[in-house]
Amino acid sequence: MYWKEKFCLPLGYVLWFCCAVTSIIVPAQSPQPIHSGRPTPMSRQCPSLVNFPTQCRIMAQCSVWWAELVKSPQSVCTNQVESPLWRACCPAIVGGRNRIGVMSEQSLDSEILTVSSPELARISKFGQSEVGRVAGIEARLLEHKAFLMPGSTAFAYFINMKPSDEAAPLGEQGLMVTRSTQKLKEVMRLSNEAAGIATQTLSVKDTPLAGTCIPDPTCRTSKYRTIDGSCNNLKSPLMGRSNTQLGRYLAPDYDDGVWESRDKGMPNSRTVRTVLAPDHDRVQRDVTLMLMQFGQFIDHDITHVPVFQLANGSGISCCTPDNKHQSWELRHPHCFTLDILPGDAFYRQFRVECINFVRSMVAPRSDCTFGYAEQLNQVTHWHDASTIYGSTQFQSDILRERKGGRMKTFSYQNRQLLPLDWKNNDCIGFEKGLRCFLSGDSRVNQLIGLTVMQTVWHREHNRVAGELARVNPRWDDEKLFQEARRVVIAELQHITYNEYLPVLLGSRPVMEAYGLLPRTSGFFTGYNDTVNGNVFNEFSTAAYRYGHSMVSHWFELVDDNGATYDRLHVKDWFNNPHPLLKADVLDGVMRGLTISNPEASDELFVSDLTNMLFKTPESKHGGDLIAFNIWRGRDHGLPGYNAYRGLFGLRKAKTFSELNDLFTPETIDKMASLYKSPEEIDLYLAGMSEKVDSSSGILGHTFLHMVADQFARLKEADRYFYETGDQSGSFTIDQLNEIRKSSLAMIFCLNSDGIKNIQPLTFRPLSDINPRLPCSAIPTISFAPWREP
Ligand code: HEM
Repeated sequence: MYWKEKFCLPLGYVLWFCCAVTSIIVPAQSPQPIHSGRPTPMSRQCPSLVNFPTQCRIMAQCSVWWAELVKSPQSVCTNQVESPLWRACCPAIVGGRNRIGVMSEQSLDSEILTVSSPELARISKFGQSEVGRVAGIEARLLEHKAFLMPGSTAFAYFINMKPSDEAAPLGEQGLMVTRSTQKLKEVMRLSNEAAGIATQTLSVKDTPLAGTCIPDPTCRTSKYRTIDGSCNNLKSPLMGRSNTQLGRYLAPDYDDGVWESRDKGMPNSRTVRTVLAPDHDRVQRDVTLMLMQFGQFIDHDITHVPVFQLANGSGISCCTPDNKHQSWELRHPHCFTLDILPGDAFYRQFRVECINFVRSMVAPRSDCTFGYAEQLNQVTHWHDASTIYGSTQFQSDILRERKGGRMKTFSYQNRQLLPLDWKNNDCIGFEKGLRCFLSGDSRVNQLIGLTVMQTVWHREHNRVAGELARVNPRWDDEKLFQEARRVVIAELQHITYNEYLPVLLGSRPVMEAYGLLPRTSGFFTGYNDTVNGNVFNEFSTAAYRYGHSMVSHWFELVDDNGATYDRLHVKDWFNNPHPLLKADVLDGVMRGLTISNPEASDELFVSDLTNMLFKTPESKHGGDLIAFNIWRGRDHGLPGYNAYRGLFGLRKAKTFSELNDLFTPETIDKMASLYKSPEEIDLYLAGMSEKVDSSSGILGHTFLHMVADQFARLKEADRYFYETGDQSGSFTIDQLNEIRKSSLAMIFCLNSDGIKNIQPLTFRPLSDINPRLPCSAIPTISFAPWREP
């Protein structure tokens, strides 16, 4: 643990600012002198901004100063006579390691358990036999055709949760260790805490379960990341690798301490959802729908926890086709159905009693010990564009064209779309001869906005490969592919840290405190191989699902004049990306994302997600994503919201009324009507219901800090982070300065079918300082610094 972590954590949030080491916003060089002859855009005297001297920079490099620029429109310094690029006066940001103590994981001091080897072997065999027992049950289910059928909502949900071929066997291995730990608890009569924590002092290595331990790969220093994320941290080569466990801030609170879901005596999760988060709309005017869409694209880059499936790859069916509970003989042990109570105002009309829900896969523990269950992340934890490239070598190989460093495409009416997925029949429209698209992430077809993002970034790879081939005609396919991938990951990271996070986390103060601000020049020197770069369970199962609240009822299709000419209703288009075959839809959706506003990030959600999730043409209703989020939190054993108040420096509430620092009286009353004590409150909806301080973005206190901390980890622990200097994968300073010119507006201009106008900051709505401009006003990257002699 860092000294900063040690020091800051107990002192908590109240004192967290004490730990910021340096200020990194430094006076810029004075404005450049006026050149004799032609004036340059930089020649204009820049006014200072909040007392910092400034310089005329391309707009994207001023994005973290948005709040100040809005109040100071005279800061725009574009001189269109000289250059069409849209610019503003803003300060420089240089400096590096200045984050406050990134939250450490809970230290788990525990008693040492001693169990004889033969006893441990016997218990381990029990774990193995449990997997055999499940296989027996599954054989019976298959015989009775008790599995999910295409066309149903449950099936449409399952294909978004399906384990990859590589992940599926690991779930079984994780299960053997988990079941053995439960047996240990029973045999040794351990308390819940000892069962989950003290058992971690026992290694699996010398037992029949030794085969579940994940061996460390052999690493060599390389300029390029591995596809599966291994060997990023040379001391812990498995850190961030696909198919490894999520991290955690706090030890889980499973009902048995090991894996039983945190559910005993808890209120029904659909009821919690309908009471705390009624269907209602509230639009957020100061950001664009892009904030939602980019957020989901990033989420899919860093986390995907699959659910258990049947041995033959079919989905587990926990409810009957008419939405009643499956009979006990046909009930799979990994079912965790969402029960619908008789009074449910929406589902009652369809007589729904049961909604399919299956438990998340558990991972073999990375430390190769017994202990509580951890969930499996089947994609790389790193922010490395695995959505484009895949998270295993096998996935990557399928996607590559093996010519010119390019990725495969499907050429349709002279437009390059994602390749078709010939092995996947699961998209709506398949029966009409339409295919799903294939990409590095299996959720690519979920909704059209996401498929658009995937397509645009896929095209960006091929565009970059082409540019690199132009400056280096002698490079072979492998070199072009790896180098293009490296550039695209850097562009994506730059856009995340430079444009997206400042909007999400509210411009500078939080960004600065967590060391998230991108520099305007020089390298980042804060790489730290002692920081855990894995995605944390609380982040993926709760905090980062904030985005569900921003989803609108529809994706607007917008023409080049900014007028909406059509809408695709979310509830009608799950798993159906085929509108993209129509010529104008890609651009129409892209423009819509940059122009329309999302729903506000709060405790309100659109009915497309709360009643209609994964509705298919054959069904009249869908699932409830928000109830699923709560349920998933209990499946993963996430402790209640109150436990995280302690972690994030707030006073733990002993009574409901003590929650009045962050909740409205109305929300507190609702919570008191649902839960027996503050300890029970589920993390997800509490986090979404916290009051938001608009100066710190759109998230409440708890989620703000969880999200900031996660992105600090993803930066600081990533040896290949694009700004990091002095590492085998580092860019040259000239290359890095080119990457710094990239923006999401640039990606859209260069990879659309024909977008001609866009605002420079696409997460921000149109305004005087962020007007709709021709693409020629958006800077692009020069590949000259990549030219090799
Ligand atoms: C556009 C509409 C969206 C749909 C239909 C959707 C759907 C889903 C579904 C079905 C799950 C799995 C639920 C479960 O645990 O059973 C999920 C998980 C998740 N979603 Fe969304 N989502 C959407 C948008 C977003 C956005 C905008 C964000 C973030 C900004 C987001 C973040 C997440 C995260 C972090 C997870 C957990 C992923 C994992 O670890 O497996 N989602 N979403």
